[in-house]
Amino acid sequence: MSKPKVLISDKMDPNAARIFEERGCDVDVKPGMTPDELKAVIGQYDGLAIRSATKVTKDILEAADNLKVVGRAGIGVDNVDIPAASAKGVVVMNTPFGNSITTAEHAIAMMFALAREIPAANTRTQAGEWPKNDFMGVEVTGKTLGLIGAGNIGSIVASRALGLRMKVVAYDPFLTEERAIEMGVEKADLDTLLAKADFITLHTPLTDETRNILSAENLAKTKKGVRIVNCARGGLIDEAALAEALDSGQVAGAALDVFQTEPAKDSPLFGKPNFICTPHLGASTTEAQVNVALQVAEQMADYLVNGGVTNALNMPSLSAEEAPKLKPYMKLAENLGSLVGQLAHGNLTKISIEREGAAAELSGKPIEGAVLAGLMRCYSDTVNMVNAPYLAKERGLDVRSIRHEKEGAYNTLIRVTVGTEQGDRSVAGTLFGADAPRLVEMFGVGIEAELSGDMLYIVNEDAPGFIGRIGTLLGENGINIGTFHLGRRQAGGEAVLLLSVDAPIPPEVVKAACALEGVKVVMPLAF
Ligand SMILES: NC(=O)C1=CN([C@@H]2O[C@H](COP(=O)(O)OP(=O)(O)OC[C@H]3O[C@@H](n4cnc5c(N)ncnc54)[C@H](O)[C@@H]3O)[C@@H](O)[C@H]2O)C=CC1
Ligand SMILES: O=C(O)CCC(=O)C(=O)O
Repeated sequence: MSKPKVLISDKMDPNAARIFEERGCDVDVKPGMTPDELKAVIGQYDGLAIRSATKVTKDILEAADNLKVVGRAGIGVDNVDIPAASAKGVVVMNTPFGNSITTAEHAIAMMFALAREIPAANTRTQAGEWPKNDFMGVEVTGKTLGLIGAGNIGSIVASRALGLRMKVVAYDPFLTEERAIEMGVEKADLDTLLAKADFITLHTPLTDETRNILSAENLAKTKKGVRIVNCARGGLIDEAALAEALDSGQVAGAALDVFQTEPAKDSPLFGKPNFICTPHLGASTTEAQVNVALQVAEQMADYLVNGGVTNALNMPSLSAEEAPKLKPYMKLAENLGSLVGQLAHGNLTKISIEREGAAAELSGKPIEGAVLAGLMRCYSDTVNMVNAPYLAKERGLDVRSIRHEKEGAYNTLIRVTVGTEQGDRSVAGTLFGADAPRLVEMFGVGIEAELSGDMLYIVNEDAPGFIGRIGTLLGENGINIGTFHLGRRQAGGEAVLLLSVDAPIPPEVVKAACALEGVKVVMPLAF
């Protein structure tokens, strides 16, 4: 099997390339490509490792025919079109903790730089001015820090601020009272925070709710003379309104690491005496860059080589230990999904996936993804576990996963039931030994079969002579039968026949089989 091929398209610590190679991937390092250059080569790669410079747009993804995973060495994934990646079946991962301490430290550094006007004092001192009388700073001890966003980075900033003897007031709709107590901060609504804070730091992602969270209106609600730090995302602050608030003295100082448009070549804030900035350096320390490079390469290689999924934003996690255990179940689940998809003719409204016995001990989401991938592949050949749940949702399919703790007749079982216009249809399968997937039930009829290759499904009246007739028909048409599986509800009732054959069955043979005496349904299947 050829090695997975990975492209590192942003400046990244060399440990990333080393890890990819050690884990069995071929790697190319080409930072600084234009979007057109990236588009021209992306089709060759299974993995794309990025920081913030590469924009993984829909256009790039459309050309990424072999791409399986995009890994962001960092936290924010606003440079990746996640819905487009999901629709294409590409896993998107980030490294949610590798640069948090570093970024929190940058926010604290910015706060001190603002409090003591260090950048301006430095520039003028080095210019030979010795402007000792022009600078009068403020202490942070005893002051109130208003924290907007109390997640990973926000909570590290809070702990550092508490160490500096500041009071911390936090606004985060997802912050519980218990967590606030644990962090040692006061939970507040936004207006209270704005009214109380001497310093404000922002640590939220950019979403519809957080865009311009510091708008002109909210800046007007701040305590006069507040100092503001943003090391999270550009767009959280209305930059023009901030410039006006700095001019009026409502805001005494502002420090931005991130801008609405990056690279920021121009801004209404540039040149203001009480404004300082850095070019998105929040994560730029040796330690953080080694952390995120190692982590992203480990995660991506684990996915490409072993199927392990960690820190994916569009797929449930799956440990490298669980991945091999799940592997035979994934095949079984995919086959059962494919079987119901082929038999149901697309009139599906709902699907339930039940796990029983040993299967109930495993993660449900990957099994659900595999069933849906099998099912949706009947409609599109670019479906995989990542995009199948999205496609199912798009088609309005109601998907349920049910876990039964009790073992039934089998010590492990997956049952897939679909709702069709003709009523519910159910198929079930188990594993023989540790890893051999087998169908064990079809529409309430017990039947044991391996679902593989070309098959023929027949429902007929259970009567003597039928097996001979179908065997003769196939034989006369040069079709060799590999395996032969029979099941029936009761003697003389309806019987089910599943044959595996060595070649696809031509439509005229299907037609001839339909015409055989006692035949109710004939359907070729492929797995
Ligand atoms: N400047 C830089 O180089 C870096 C910037 N970042 C950015 O820092 C930000 C924070 O990162 P993490 O702490 O790791 O993220 P996180 O996901 O751990 O925390 C974000 C917090 O924001 C909260 N939040 C969401 N909507 C909110 C709203 N409407 N109002 C108030 N709070 C809200 C969430 O509940 C969550 O607690 C992200 O935007 C990330 O991209 C991260 C690393 C480096
Ligand atoms: O990679 C970088 O330098 C930016 C880091 C960042 O913004 C993030 O991790 O969200």
